[in-house]
Amino acid sequence: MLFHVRMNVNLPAAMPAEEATRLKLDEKALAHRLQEEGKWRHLWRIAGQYANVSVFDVDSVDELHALLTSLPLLPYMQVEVMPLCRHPSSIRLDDR
Ligand SMILES: O=C(O)C[C@H]1C=CC(=O)O1
Repeated sequence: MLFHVRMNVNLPAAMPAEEATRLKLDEKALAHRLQEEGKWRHLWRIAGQYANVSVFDVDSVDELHALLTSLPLLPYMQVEVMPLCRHPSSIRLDDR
């Protein structure tokens, strides 16, 4: 199952720099692992914003929820999820 996910990140201005750095490094390590596993299929920066557009490829809504709630930056992100299904005009046969 594919899901489009937008994440807007808002770190508090008062957060100590070391804490912000640690959270970002932890988030990056998990994002790398999930991409290597094929779960986090696309990860794009939205130009000019501390936000991303992602596509997750998971087996269930419960799995997506588990992945998103495991993200270290989640307490500082607004997350929007859109379920995706195949477009009848798509020529990409490998998408589902
Ligand atoms: O920077 C972001 O967009 C937030 C988050 C998503 C992946 C990652 O490494 O950090």
